[in-house]
Amino acid sequence: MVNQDEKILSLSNLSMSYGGDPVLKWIDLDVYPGQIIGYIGPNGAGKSTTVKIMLGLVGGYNGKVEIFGQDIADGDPSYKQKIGYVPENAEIYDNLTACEYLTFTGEMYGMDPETAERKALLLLDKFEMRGVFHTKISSFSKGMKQKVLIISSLLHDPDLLFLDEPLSGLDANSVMIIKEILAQLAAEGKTIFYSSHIMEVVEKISSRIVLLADGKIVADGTFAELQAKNEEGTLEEIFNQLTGFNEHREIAKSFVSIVREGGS
Ligand SMILES: Nc1ncnc2c1ncn2[C@@H]1O[C@H](COP(=O)(O)OP(=O)(O)OP(=O)(O)O)[C@@H](O)[C@H]1O
Repeated sequence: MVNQDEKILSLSNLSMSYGGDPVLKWIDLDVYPGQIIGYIGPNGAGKSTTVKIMLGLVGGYNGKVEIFGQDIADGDPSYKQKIGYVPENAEIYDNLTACEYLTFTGEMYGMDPETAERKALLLLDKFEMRGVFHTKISSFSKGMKQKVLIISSLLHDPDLLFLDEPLSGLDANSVMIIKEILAQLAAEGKTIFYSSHIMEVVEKISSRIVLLADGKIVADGTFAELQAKNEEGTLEEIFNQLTGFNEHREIAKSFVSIVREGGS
């Protein structure tokens, strides 16, 4: 039984700098079971950096990061066994077949190879990819590779899922399936940290939206709460308002005029 009051992840006073340039500034964030956090912000705001710190991929931060109640700085990596991750720019071993890759990643998460292979085939079948189980990933389309990545993040039934632009390259039908899978996983108490620039999707799937701008959390709440506070309609409009951006027409106009320079 999932304890709804137990913090799945907790960031306290988290700060991070690269070469003296502050990227994250005193972030505080507590996340609870079953939440789908839409983690959004402008390019360079520090979203991927936050996720990579939580995954133990980036060190040198200040503050405290606790996952499943464990301080990740204590050197025990066992918390990673209960995490799934779809990176924005994944390095996939595309010389392997889907079967080899998924069995390998399953084993990395502590699964026995027979179970990993059996589940991988069943999950690929749901995406109508059974026929390419023994085909090298290098021949897959972008969307097919993305489906393999999504399956590899879920194969070991993680409690906490980090997704960075997970729908990239997926067709409309697959997007509907993934959105439904995420909703059902959250209903079962899984926690999802969802980072994306596609505001329509974030607006629909998130139970809580956290907006990062210039290394700080500038909004945190349900979509309805953000709407009520900001007197704006869509999440895209709220995003533009909170990040102080209203120049898209002027920028587009001058961009087009440069493109058209010397044209017919
Ligand atoms: N390894 C690194 N070395 C130096 N600077 C870095 C490094 N990684 C990220 N940065 C810088 O940190 C800032 C935040 O980057 P980050 O990738 O976390 O942003 P983001 O919010 O995920 O952006 P995007 O939406 O474009 O993916 C950027 O200014 C980036 O240039």
